[in-house]
Amino acid sequence: MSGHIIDGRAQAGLLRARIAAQVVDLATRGIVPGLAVVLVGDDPASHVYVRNKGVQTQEAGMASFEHRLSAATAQPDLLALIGRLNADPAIHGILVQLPLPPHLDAGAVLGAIDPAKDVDGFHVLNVGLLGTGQPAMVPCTPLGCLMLLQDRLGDLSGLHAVVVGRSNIVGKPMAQLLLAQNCTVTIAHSRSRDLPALCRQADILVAAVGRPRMIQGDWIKPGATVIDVGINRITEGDRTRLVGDVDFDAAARVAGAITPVPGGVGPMTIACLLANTLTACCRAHGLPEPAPTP
Ligand SMILES: NC(=O)C1=CN([C@@H]2O[C@H](COP(=O)(O)OP(=O)(O)OC[C@H]3O[C@@H](n4cnc5c(N)ncnc54)[C@H](OP(=O)(O)O)[C@@H]3O)[C@@H](O)[C@H]2O)C=CC1
Ligand SMILES: Nc1nc(=O)c2c([nH]1)NC[C@@H]1CN(c3ccc(C(=O)N[C@@H](CCC(=O)O)C(=O)O)cc3)C=[N+]21
Repeated sequence: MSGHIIDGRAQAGLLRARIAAQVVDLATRGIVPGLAVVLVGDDPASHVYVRNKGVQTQEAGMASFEHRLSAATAQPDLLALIGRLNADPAIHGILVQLPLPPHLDAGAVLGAIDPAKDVDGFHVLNVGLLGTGQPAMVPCTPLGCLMLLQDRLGDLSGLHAVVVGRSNIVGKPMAQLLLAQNCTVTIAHSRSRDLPALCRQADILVAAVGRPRMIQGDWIKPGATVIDVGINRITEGDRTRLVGDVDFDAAARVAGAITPVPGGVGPMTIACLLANTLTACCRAHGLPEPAPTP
């Protein structure tokens, strides 16, 4: 017996199709949602992600604006660009690809984005709104994970969720979303003691660590739902491949359901970015917001 493999690619495709239909509807009013993506530096993986985001934005009928800046870009120049994007009515969403080169102050850069256009949900205003249960821009990766969980499990109330990782972009907002869904939430990190025992308590296990296949099959409670956020590029022989933070083959034999890497959380992240851009566009034009889940 093996657990169900959650098809993130298919779920993301459904969500994108729904978004595209709503974009067609907006076009009848002469409105085109616009997403600006800012990439500083020349990390090859980041260039691939940014290109994928641009392609999928256009496939959804939205306008995509890419700003590729040199690794040597000075902080004031980046802030000036963000100021122009904030003021541009054709742009409803702004994403600054992370990580930024070390000479730039990521907190100051994210804080300069108009919170209403902050489709990543990284601005402290949105972080605070999420933490206090108010309508916010919700970070795309945790939002995508929540959609996969709700699609699989329905009501999450009372389930014990263990989130491994406490970053501002994945672990912490994931924990907030699960708490808002009435889960009992444990956040584990590099100083946690006896991580295997903590993981074995989880009805829902979210791995967002960045360590290839760290989470073993015997750390999984039988029947648990496992969401693997990790994207790790490893070399096997003479080729490279992507693996998650979970030892997929072993975990799939124990879990009730599990997301693969690739084809799990990653595609949902981009679909949720489009969903947030559509939401921001509707808010900017005083239109009713689209329903949040597929
Ligand atoms: N699928 C997608 O769309 C996305 C995937 N990712 C992927 O998700 C993973 C996590 O990303 P991100 O949150 O940005 O990573 P960070 O490096 O910012 O955070 C990693 C977290 O894991 C914890 N950690 C590290 N080692 C261990 C360990 N041995 N035991 C327990 N906890 C540990 C760290 O703990 P501490 O705080 O104590 O240091 C930290 O909280 C990466 O593989 C990344 O590529 C990220 C974003 C989107
Ligand atoms: N401001 C900001 N916002 C982000 O959301 C953000 C970021 N910076 N920096 C980098 C991380 C990473 N991230 C991914 C998005 C999609 C896939 C994705 O589509 N993955 C595919 C495979 C892609 C491949 O083959 O390389 C999959 O898992 O199936 C992965 C990772 C967003 N991030």
